[in-house]
Amino acid sequence: TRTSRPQRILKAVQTKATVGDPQSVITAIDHFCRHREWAMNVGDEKGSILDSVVNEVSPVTVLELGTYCGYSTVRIARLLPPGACVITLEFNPDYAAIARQVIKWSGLEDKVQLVEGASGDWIPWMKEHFGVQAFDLVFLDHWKERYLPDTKLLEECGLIQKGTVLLADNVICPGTPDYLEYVRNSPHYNSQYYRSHLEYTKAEDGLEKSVFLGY
Ligand SMILES: Cn1ncc2cc([C@H](O)c3cccc(CNC(=O)c4cc(-c5ccc(F)cc5)cc(O)c4O)c3)ccc21
Ligand SMILES: [Mg+2]
Repeated sequence: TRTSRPQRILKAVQTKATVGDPQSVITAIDHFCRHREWAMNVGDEKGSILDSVVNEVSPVTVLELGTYCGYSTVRIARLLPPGACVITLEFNPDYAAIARQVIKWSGLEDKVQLVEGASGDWIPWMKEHFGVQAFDLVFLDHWKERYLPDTKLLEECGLIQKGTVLLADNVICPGTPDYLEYVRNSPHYNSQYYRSHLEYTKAEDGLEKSVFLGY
């Protein structure tokens, strides 16, 4: 049977990128998705904004919701200092299998903990299972209707503390209206919109950065 799009993305990485060179992995995926097949990676334009937020926060523990093929996982992990790590949740086993290989090819497996499972099931276990106190940065890129419930769950579980930064992809396209309304109107968040474009297209999209101000 036909290969899947994630399998074709992995093949592009394995044929075009250099083992142990995260930037070449990022470049190979962006080239493939711009010139061969579109795919829902955060992409190069929004990816540069993601990079700048990671550099600004210099997080020790990062949570990523929605791994897909590991593109944004690699973007984040390549900027982390020794001892810092990104925990990334992926519920689709086929996506998780591809992402593991992309992350391995980039040489960043020591900075990444890929967990197969749904955000709602795993968030309550983060403290106990991974010894996480609170996350310094959360990158939301999974089902758009899960952004708000999972943010509230992270708050309830004490995984968001003063200074924690939430960075949400796709707040315009496909859009996350209930999440945007919440973080923009809550007195507990300072929110900022970074206008950009939907990956590999001219359509408008953007990232919303929300800093938790404490209770
Ligand atoms: C609960 N839980 N826990 C972990 C977890 C992980 C997943 C998967 O990683 C997964 C699977 C399918 C879809 C997504 C969300 N992403 C999107 O839907 C998206 C769409 C578009 C777009 C835009 C325009 C179009 F025309 C079509 C698609 C552009 C984008 O950047 C996206 O991120 C995420 C799902 C639920 C999960
Ligand atoms: Mg996205």
